[in-house]
Amino acid sequence: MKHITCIEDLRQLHKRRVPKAFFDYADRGSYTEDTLRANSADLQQIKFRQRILVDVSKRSLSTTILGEPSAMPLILAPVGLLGMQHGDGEIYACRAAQAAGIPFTQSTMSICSIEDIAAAVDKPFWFQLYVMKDRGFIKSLIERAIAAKCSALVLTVDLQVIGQRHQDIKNGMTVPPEWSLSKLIDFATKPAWVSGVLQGKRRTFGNIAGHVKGTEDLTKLSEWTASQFDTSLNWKDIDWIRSIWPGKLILKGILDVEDAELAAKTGAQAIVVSNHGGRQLDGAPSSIEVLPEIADAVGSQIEIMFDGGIRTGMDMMRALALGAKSCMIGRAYAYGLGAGGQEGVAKAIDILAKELTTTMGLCGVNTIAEIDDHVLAV
Ligand SMILES: Cc1cc2nc3c(=O)[nH]c(=O)nc-3n(C[C@H](O)[C@H](O)[C@H](O)COP(=O)(O)O)c2cc1C
Ligand SMILES: CC(C)CC(=O)C(=O)O
Repeated sequence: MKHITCIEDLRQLHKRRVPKAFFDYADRGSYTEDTLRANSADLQQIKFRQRILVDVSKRSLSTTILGEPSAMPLILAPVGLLGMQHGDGEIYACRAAQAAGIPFTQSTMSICSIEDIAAAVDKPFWFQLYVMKDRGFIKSLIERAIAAKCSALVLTVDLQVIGQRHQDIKNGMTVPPEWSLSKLIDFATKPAWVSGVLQGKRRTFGNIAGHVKGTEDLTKLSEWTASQFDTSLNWKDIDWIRSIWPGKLILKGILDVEDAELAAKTGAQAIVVSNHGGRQLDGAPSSIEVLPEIADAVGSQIEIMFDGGIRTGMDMMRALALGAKSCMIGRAYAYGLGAGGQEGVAKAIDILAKELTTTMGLCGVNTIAEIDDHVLAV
């Protein structure tokens, strides 16, 4: 990892080490990918105000997230199928986050189960929930997250219907996978990845397989999962979830001021301004475009988290300046995982931390609390 200097280096290494279908699954977005591209492009257009001759010798990234101390304003976002980027990927990503002193969020659609991760780490992690039609299963999943001592529930609210990712279809990214000669050759040329995945605890959705009748079988698991995303999910369901989950609740996937205002009334502790990394509503604004108006409207009532397009510490600074209290990253750490397992995730976190602290220094800022739109050039 010595010559890796930026997230793009991790992305290139991920691309070389992991079969194309899984790299593309992480890397790509929905439909025309306009929103995917806008996320990063809009962040990069925001310019900083350089300040000089300010004593920046005491810079610190430490902050609080939902009232808990955190080494920096960064959270590993829920990313489905991490265990296919690297065997036991969820465990390695969680360990890297905990070693760096920041939260890790496990996706409902993980390869490792909640219990697998809880047994492998010694601090609490966050759990992300997709509400499925089978509410009995969802209730049991929440109860399993409580039993595993998960310290926050991230309820994803932007995936009642799934935005099509063309590349996944072209790559035969289905369960069971579609096999072709080129795919077999691709797998055969990635022996380290194959052996890592074979050594991993599981190769299917660990939270679902075996916990729902009949889903031990791969095809049935895939059919069941695909049929379960609940298009009827609505605001009233938040009350039901709150009646089962006693802890901190975060609503992830908000892009509209009116929705943010409704979210603030639910009693949730935080929202994530997010378009799911450009994987859902193609044509939606970039996350950074809507962040300022949402922060203005509800920032005093509810904690605001941000994701979408963050590839540098400079991007983190931009989001913090425009009203986010913390940032989530998805691809930036998934690339690290594919590139080098736990060490790769640690590298991704370290790259962002160093870039953020340098940017703070050059903008004349010592603490995260000081970052606001004064650090931006107008
Ligand atoms: C491969 C991949 C899988 C994802 N799976 C989930 C998921 O299971 N649940 C969820 O709430 N969000 C999921 N997301 C969205 C991320 O949590 C996050 O919102 C997004 O990645 C942020 O954009 P970024 O990748 O540009 O940082 C996924 C994102 C990626 C890239
Ligand atoms: C299995 C998917 C629904 C997980 C997801 O949220 C994503 O790929 O963006």
